[in-house]
Amino acid sequence: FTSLPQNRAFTATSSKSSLSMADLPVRKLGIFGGGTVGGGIVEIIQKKQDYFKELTGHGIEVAKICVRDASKKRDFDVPSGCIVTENYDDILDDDSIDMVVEVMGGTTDAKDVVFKALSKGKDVVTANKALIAKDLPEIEEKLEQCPGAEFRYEAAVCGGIPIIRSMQSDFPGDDIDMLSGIINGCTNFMLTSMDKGGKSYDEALAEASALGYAEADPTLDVGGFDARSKLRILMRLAFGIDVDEEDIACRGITELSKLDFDYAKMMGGTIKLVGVAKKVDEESVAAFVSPCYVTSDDSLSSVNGATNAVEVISSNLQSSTYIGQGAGRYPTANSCINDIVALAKGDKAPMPFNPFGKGKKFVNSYDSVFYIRLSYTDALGITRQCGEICEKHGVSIHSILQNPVTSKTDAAFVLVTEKVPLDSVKKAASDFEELDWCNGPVFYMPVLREDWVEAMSV
Ligand SMILES: NC(=O)C1=CN([C@@H]2O[C@H](COP(=O)(O)OP(=O)(O)OC[C@H]3O[C@@H](n4cnc5c(N)ncnc54)[C@H](OP(=O)(O)O)[C@@H]3O)[C@@H](O)[C@H]2O)C=CC1
Ligand SMILES: N[C@@H](CC=O)C(=O)O
Repeated sequence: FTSLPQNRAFTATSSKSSLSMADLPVRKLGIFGGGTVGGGIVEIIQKKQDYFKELTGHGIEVAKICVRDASKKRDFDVPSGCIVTENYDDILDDDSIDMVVEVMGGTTDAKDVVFKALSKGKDVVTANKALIAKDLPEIEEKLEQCPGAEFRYEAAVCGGIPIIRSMQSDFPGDDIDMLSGIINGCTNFMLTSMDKGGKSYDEALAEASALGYAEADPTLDVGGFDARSKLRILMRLAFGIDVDEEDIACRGITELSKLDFDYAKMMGGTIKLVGVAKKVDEESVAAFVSPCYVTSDDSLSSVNGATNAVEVISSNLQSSTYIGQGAGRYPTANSCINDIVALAKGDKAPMPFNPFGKGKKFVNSYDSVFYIRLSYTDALGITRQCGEICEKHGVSIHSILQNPVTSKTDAAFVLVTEKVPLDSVKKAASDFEELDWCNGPVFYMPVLREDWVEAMSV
């Protein structure tokens, strides 16, 4: 019990459960949000309260919970004495509450809550990646103005995986070259259900929402924006670079069709929504979020359901992969609890955001092998025209895949390119779309590992 504060009465008996710890100081929490994550936090605190006292030397008490509708029935037990309110100031103006946990989401009211709490010297724990990604420099500035208040956000990236802590503390002597991985649980769950469970897009999304994986606005998940927010945060931690997240090329899973899974299978792999950030040289970093073709022997291909995985390539450690549950009540609440317990123990966070490496340039283009799917109405000369357009834009074709045509008005084929610039593929896609036989938008995505084409060429 060395972590117990000095001069505090403490009676230990032979049984841990009968320890009398009434005299311990109490960290009083005000939680904003009583939904998927908020409910999990309350449940874990209730279940582990005695252990947390031993661990931290403090009682941890959920004093108030602020929600949108206080009359709504909750799917967790509200602790006795805890006040459920709809009024932010009931928490923010309560001087006895010294820790605020923001798990309500959004970037407007949540920002007010976080900033006011910090101004009042309260520690803040949040899971809100959208807020951090959008306002990171402002949050950093605020933290400098409020040196007494701590800010922790382990749950904001990859739910239950302790990636923030690791990025904050495990790489000071190392140089990160690349980060890549599956950083959205909802879409990975959906892609797995569609690929392996034969579910439709709508069925998969409904199930992901029911399991608490989706954001309140699931467009953030399926559009790739949630992954982009997380990537933006990881980029700051890995490279010290601040990028406006809207500058990061972002494609979600909405344009994927069953055909793409069929062609991916034909190529021996599958499709995952991946975020990648990569040092181009010492001064610049490139990044994107996109569905990617991954081969079946790629470790990401077997990361299924709401599991997330992030691979960090660095000079000293070479390749380190972090894998675990990326969404859902208990994995996410677990990360919030880790932050709450660390604060109750009095641990000071390492630099919340990596302030070094600022000044690096963000470049919104990258080279890759690409998968390009064209839907078409059958006509003569299609392959020749495709070849001409690719040649015009310097897009070298590695292979062409096509299942036998069963409908002349609704056919499709896939081009796999050699390693080419994204911009060249964009230009070629836009030229294809001008042609009479081309049905609708052309879909393209990177092939994750660039050596795939060379391996296939042997
Ligand atoms: N779910 C997950 O797997 C993960 C979520 N996160 C993040 O955690 C946060 C919370 O997510 P989650 O628990 O899933 O969301 P939910 O939608 O399940 O819960 C949100 C809670 O916040 C309350 N709330 C929402 N808006 C307001 C408001 N303006 N004022 C007061 N209360 C409000 C809601 O009240 P009421 O119940 O009355 O409607 C609800 O209790 C988000 O930032 C999300 O991005 C991070 C990692 C994983
Ligand atoms: N909607 C998010 C929740 C966790 O961040 C996801 O699915 O990853």
